[in-house]
Amino acid sequence: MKLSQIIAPILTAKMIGNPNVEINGVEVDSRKVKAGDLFICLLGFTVDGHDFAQKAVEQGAVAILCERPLDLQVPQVIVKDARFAMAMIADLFYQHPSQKLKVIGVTGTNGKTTTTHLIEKILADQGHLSGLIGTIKMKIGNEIVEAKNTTPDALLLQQSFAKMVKVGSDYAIMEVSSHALDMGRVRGVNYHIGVFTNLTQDHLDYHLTMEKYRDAKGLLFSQLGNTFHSLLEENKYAVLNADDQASEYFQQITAAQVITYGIDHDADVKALDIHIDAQGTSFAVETFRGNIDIQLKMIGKFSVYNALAAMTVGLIEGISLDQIKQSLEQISGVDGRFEPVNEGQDYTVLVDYAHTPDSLENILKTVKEFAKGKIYCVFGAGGDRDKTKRPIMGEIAVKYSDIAVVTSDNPRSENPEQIIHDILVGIEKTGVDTNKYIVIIDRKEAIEYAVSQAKKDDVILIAGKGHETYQILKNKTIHFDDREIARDAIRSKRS
Ligand SMILES: CC(=O)N[C@H]1[C@@H](OP(=O)(O)OP(=O)(O)OC[C@H]2O[C@@H](n3ccc(=O)[nH]c3=O)[C@H](O)[C@@H]2O)O[C@H](CO)[C@@H](O)[C@@H]1O[C@H](C)C(=O)N[C@@H](C)C(=O)N[C@H](CCC(=O)O)C(=O)O
Ligand SMILES: Nc1ncnc2c1ncn2[C@@H]1O[C@H](COP(=O)(O)OP(=O)(O)OP(=O)(O)O)[C@@H](O)[C@H]1O
Ligand SMILES: N[C@H](CCC[C@H](N)C(=O)O)C(=O)O
Ligand SMILES: [Mg+2]
Repeated sequence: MKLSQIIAPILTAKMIGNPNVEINGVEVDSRKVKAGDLFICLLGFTVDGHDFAQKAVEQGAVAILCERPLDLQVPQVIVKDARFAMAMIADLFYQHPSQKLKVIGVTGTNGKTTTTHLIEKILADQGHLSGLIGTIKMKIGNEIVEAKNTTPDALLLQQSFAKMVKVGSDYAIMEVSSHALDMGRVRGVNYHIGVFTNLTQDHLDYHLTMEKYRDAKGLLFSQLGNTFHSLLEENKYAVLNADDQASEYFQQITAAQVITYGIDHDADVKALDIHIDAQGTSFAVETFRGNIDIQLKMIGKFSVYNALAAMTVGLIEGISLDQIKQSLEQISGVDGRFEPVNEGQDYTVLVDYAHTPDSLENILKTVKEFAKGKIYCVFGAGGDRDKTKRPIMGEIAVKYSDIAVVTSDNPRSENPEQIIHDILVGIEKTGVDTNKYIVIIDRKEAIEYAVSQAKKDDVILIAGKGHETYQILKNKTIHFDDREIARDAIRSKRS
């Protein structure tokens, strides 16, 4: 493709040099540039991509897209907003792949990964091939690709959509993070359905206020079917949680057809008679396509919300309630979410990805509903992330567990002691007895401690890292898997 064709939609772009140069690929990381690429310079959070333009040219880049003129010998395109330009170029270069797929975007503070997996299962059971994009992995056909971000940058995203089209996928089911929405990673994506799970505190380091956080999530709905033209060509739907206040705002800003799900408020898909025990969760559901009873293997009221959201998507896609029920009832859970580590011991060990106040509270309340013995909660908080959630999580941990084992999560560039100190502020504020909590900085030792203490019928909840198989420390990332460590600890306690 010629450079002039790639940049044609950007009306205000300024061209320096030959616009007819042939472009073989588009790249945003100088380390990955190949001969014939167009290199896009992005002003990052840690470094400035413009500083790598020279290196990109040495690697074979034949043109540069940037926000200021650079002293280079290859053609340059100067734009006002390189991130915006990148989203537009990626969509064009990969030939508008999201228009060839039914894209289902799921946003919300908690439950995105779980809900996307439930939707994938419902669609797969009806013979559909879905690409999956999210925290745990990216899946294209049968290929699994490691994911650095929950929602990748526009270039990788559009490239992945194009691969999904190529392998014959008819759906793409993706988590849409608030960061991605705010940074324009998903700009121009042609969504068929937008799903909202919930909005509670997280990421205030980035968004600063809950209102701005909500507004970022709102971009999914304001960008969904915002013209009558697209409504006529293909129906667009916003699936909203009737029990979450933010849904009213999302309803106002979308032109898509709104379909609600909920438990406590009136909704188009509404659950009643919920019963939770250690084996699972049962409920009745009333929908615009009839009523049915469901027995989930997943536990907790929050699991009902995730199931309702996925069910609503299934109904929109014309799948029968009976078929949706069969799919949902087969799922025992998602990797690292409420995942039991079972070595035949007489106490329960659960690994979960709760890393926000709301998810920690939900998961502990759920555990409390069936725990016969003491509850241990092993948890920490991530470094270089929202600091204000730390004391709140501390407060919640001691409120709903018998022993809180405060430890490290991914400290990243921060001092682990400082993060723990922030958590302790919340714990101490509650005035709980000092024998209700213990600090063990090393996460492995913290897990081993909880296992060593557990007696018959006790429950150990290891929260925060779920499926993660690494721990990000100041200068290195090490292999770390809560499940492996718990398993070893259980075995060595027995021997
Ligand atoms: C704060 C943030 O979101 N940062 C993202 C951003 O990195 P950045 O802008 O800081 O990049 P940078 O390292 O400063 O580099 C700037 C530019 O120079 C280029 N460069 C850099 C070095 C070099 O040698 N050559 C080169 O060309 C880079 O490719 C980049 O284009 O762009 C990168 C590429 O897309 C992302 O991987 C990175 O996510 C980091 C890893 C991150 O941790 N992000 C979190 C906050 C995030 O986005 N989380 C959400 C999920 C949140 C949730 O809901 O739970 C997510 O969607 O993942
Ligand atoms: N609907 C929900 N409401 C509240 N908490 C939930 C819900 N679903 C899951 N959780 C809790 O949140 C944790 C994370 O769930 P999940 O990975 O599905 O969320 P996510 O939105 O993808 O998170 P992330 O933002 O890290 O990608 C789970 O381990 C569970 O403790
Ligand atoms: N997507 C989330 C994951 C947090 C997981 C937790 N283990 C942590 O490191 O804080 C984030 O980047 O904020
Ligand atoms: Mg996720």
